[in-house]
Amino acid sequence: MAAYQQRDALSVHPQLCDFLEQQVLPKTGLDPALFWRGFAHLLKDLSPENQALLDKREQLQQHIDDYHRQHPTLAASDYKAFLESIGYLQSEPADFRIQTQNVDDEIARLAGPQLVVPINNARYALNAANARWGSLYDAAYGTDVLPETDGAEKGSQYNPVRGQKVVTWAKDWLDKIAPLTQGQHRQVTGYRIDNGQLSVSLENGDVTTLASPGQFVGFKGDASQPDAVLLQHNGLHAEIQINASHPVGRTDPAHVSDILMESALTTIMDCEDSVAAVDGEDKTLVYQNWLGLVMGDLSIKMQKDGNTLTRRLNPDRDYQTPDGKGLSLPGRSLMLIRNVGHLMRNPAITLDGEPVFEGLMDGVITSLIAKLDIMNQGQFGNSRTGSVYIVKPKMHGPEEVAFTNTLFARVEQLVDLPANTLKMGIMDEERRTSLNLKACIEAARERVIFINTGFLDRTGDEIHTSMLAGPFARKGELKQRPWIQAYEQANVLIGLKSGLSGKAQIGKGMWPMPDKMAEMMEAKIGHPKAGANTAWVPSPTAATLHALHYHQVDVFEVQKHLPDAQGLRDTLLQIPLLEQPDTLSADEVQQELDNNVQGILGYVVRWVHQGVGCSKVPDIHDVGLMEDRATLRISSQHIANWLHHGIVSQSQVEETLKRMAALVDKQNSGDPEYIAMLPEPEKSIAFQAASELIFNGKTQPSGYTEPVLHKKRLEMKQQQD
Ligand SMILES: CC(=O)SCCNC(=O)CCNC(=O)[C@H](O)C(C)(C)COP(=O)(O)OP(=O)(O)OC[C@H]1O[C@@H](n2cnc3c(N)ncnc32)[C@H](O)[C@@H]1OP(=O)(O)O
Ligand SMILES: O=CC(=O)O
Ligand SMILES: [Mg+2]
Repeated sequence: MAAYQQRDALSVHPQLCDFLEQQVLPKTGLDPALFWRGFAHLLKDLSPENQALLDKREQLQQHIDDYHRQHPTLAASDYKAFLESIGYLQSEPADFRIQTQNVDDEIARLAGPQLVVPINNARYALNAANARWGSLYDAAYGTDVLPETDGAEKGSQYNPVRGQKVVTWAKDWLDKIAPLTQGQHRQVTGYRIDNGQLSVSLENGDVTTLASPGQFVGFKGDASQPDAVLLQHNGLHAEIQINASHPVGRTDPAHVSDILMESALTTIMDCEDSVAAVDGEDKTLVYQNWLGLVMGDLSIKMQKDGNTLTRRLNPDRDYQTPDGKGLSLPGRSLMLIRNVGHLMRNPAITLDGEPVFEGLMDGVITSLIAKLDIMNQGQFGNSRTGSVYIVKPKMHGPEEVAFTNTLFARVEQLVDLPANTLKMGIMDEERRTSLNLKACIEAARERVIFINTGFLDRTGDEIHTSMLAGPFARKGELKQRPWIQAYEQANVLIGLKSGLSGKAQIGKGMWPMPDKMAEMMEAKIGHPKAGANTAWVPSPTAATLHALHYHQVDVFEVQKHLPDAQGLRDTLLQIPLLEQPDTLSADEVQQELDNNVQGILGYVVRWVHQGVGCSKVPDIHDVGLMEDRATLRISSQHIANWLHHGIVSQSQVEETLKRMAALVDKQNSGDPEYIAMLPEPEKSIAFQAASELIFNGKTQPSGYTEPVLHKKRLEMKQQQD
């Protein structure tokens, strides 16, 4: 490898240095020498504060651990007073309303799915950006929303029986989204435009129109024989595609070939929980993909179904309006970028021989690249209002939000962007943030564009913070306890009280079972019903299906009728401990352990050996679960907690690790890149990483998994060199 490059006080990984100097800086109009000097100053100025915030996390944790040691039985009021006394629980600020300006409609005024994607996977990232529009027919055909009964199996070839069920199901959705004055969409034999109105012929010969004619907002092709009819409902679009020569359209009475749903309004390009990026080489790929997305020239050659194709960003979609004008709708999801949190350092750049804080580096470099969007240099453009949307994860309390606010202001000066161009998405995913959410929002009142319940990290932090309070309930049960309902509810209500409606997103967390779409359709309607105008989905297909929920529920109407947050803070403080540890049977304990260990090994082995930051890992019931750093935090902290309280023993965990390693090796045997952990687990870096995450779980900062993952991945990369 070429040597690190000295730039001002910084040593920069050669790949990263070349990338910035050759591909980014020349486009920005910034003087490279001034940029490096400013970057070095920013790091010098902000690193001590960053470190002090991390030290404070540890001090508070120490106080909390001591308290639990001294108070084996908790008295709610004493516990609360203690948390106040150490400044963990702060007094709530007076009422205020956020002042964020220049926010795109997708975030401020619309309600719809938010897709998340690991940014270092270009194939997926492009797919995600294009997931603004998704085929309802494909979403139904390829998932379990329609059962594979009565001859409707998916099979390996197109099954016309299933195909017919899909068409009927999808057209029934059209009846909910845009009902007709008479009859149903499945009875339609033709759609045409007559005098600016949608004219709909039915199989009985009658001609009807939409019950709300204003829902017809555009079309493509000839008015008398349109190729596409564009409908709008609750701010979201749906396009009926008509094509008599398409295999599906050919046999359809109205020649409908598909229904295209406006799906992922926004997408988070993730540099964090779903990504493995441990050094300059990995970080360069992350930033390179972000540049390609911003400039609109990212492309990837890929194999799919035996064909080679090139995936690029989709253009906008053009229509004629009913009154003969042109209408252009965004062809791509509005992109946000999730930086990493305040914890990690990364050797991509060093200052005084020390790797710099990765969150500071992400803040600078992702904003520098996004400046190109603000300069309208990209082929397509992302924000139409001149904003850059950065999601900041894993912040603990208002001081850390204020620190991010300071960072963003410094970055704006450094890369020469107007004040408050950099907007902030606040992940409400740490206990100190949930408990002080109002003050957190206030600390970023001119920048905040979302608060989101990252319930996965939040669950990990719940366990770590109260590690010594007692053994926690089983993982599945944690979601049923009052604390989490209070957390979800308080997030929405505090967001509304702070004036987020119409200005920012109130978001809900990830659906972590990517193949369980029928269950998602049942469960995730709860999100808009709770007043959230977005919620996370793991895939484009899930985005298309979840979009249906925002047609069923008018979120902004729901938001008008929600109560004030009263008493939720006290409920948030109810730690979800096992109610009667002695009543757990040995089998139940082992089952819980097997499940956690399998998830840990299945995820960690791909992370450490192959650098894959997000995986679908089967649980012990063979349900594929989305696993990322946050789910790993839960599983590893859960076992660490049970070990500490003697629910499981060290030897039991060791035996389980070896048994589950055999299973995980077997599950991955079809992957030619896979490196097995057995027969010599003591020599397997991934196996060691998993063991360390568990056995040293109590001492990991806030229970985070990144320190061990990064260390072990770096070790693996060195071994492979
Ligand atoms: C706690 C948190 O922070 S949650 C946020 C972080 N988590 C995420 O971002 C999860 C994102 N999701 C993913 O990474 C993936 O869906 C996984 C790892 C869960 C499953 O991936 P796979 O096992 O490869 O999925 P599967 O084989 O079912 O589907 C692959 C196809 O779906 C697409 N796909 C899957 N997920 C996504 C996504 N998030 N965005 C775009 N496309 C996606 C792929 O592009 C691929 O299609 P292609 O062949 O046309 O390229
Ligand atoms: O980042 C999301 C989470 O749930 O954690
Ligand atoms: Mg998280």
